[in-house]
Amino acid sequence: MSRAVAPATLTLPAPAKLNRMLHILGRRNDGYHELQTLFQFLDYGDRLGFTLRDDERLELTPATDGVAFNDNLVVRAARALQHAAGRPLPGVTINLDKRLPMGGGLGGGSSNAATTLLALDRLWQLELGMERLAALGLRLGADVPVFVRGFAAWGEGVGERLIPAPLDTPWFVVIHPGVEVSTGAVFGHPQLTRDTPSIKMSRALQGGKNDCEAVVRKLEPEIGRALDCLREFGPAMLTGTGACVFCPFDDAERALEVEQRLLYDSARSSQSGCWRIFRARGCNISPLHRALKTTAAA
Ligand SMILES: C[C@](O)(CO)[C@H](O)COP(=O)(O)OP(=O)(O)OC[C@H]1O[C@@H](n2ccc(N)nc2=O)[C@H](O)[C@@H]1O
Ligand SMILES: Nc1ncnc2c1ncn2[C@@H]1O[C@H](COP(=O)(O)OP(=O)(O)OP(=O)(O)O)[C@@H](O)[C@H]1O
Repeated sequence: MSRAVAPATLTLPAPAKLNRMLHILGRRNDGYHELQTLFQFLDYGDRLGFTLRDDERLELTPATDGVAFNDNLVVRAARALQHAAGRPLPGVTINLDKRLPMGGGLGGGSSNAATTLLALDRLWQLELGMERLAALGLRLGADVPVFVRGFAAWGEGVGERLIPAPLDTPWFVVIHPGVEVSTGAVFGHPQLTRDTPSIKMSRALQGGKNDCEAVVRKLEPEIGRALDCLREFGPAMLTGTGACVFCPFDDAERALEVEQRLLYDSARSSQSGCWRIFRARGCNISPLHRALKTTAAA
């Protein structure tokens, strides 16, 4: 059987995610926490370009601020695939165009890893399949599998047990309040709510909360200020363990109006003086998967 000719170059999105709610049910023996969450993608994120090389080298340009080459989730994802393939593969130059703030709760690093897994699986013609790619991704981070699978999901376990979730797809105004919170510090905090009873997805779809909010407000009061400010306009929430907060709007015009108001007012509302505000649409199919469907050989 003849194989389709694989492209030598691919450029693909690495979208952000939001946690539309996040409950913490308990702590497992390995220290990780059992969660219930609703994941949704945004049509906003980073972009990655992949070009096969004539040698076996792995290159990443530009360097990611504050992340060593060997720790970069893009590099770790490429190496995990090389290892799974178990045979020599051509090198690749990867260009990472970063728009997502790091440690923002938007899953930027995890999304970069998932895009790398899917892109290189195609460029290297590995055809490992979704199950294998999601399992490789889970070893890189709890949020990687949802980006690999590419559908908005009800997530359980540490976020690796995923079933499709029929979420509404509003416009969101997102604020990054210019501060960072460490995921580990939130999950390790003695006052974290970690005993929320398990619920069904159907109930979560009616609206929910983020159990990390109280601890995140303590660790970084600026995030609380951003939340209070957005709550003047609607049911704003924290995504993941922060630092970003978001508010849904049914129509694009209202989202634009709120974004403009916040841009105008943020100098007054913010103490850090460096809020970053953007607007994006929620989507139930990842922009990565839409792009993979339509991307042909370069
Ligand atoms: C909170 C979420 O943003 C929800 O989408 C994610 O579950 C976090 O996923 P992530 O950033 O990929 O997190 P990881 O890199 O896997 O974990 C960072 C650290 O957070 C803690 N952690 C993370 C996820 C989880 N379910 N329980 C935990 O206790 C662990 O101490 C871990 O060492
Ligand atoms: N390519 C990458 N992009 C961003 N962060 C990376 C990358 N590679 C490694 N990291 C590390 O991963 C950490 C978490 O980054 P990420 O942007 O995924 O955080 P996040 O948005 O809070 O994610 P989550 O919602 O999954 O907690 C960063 O602080 C950084 O040290």
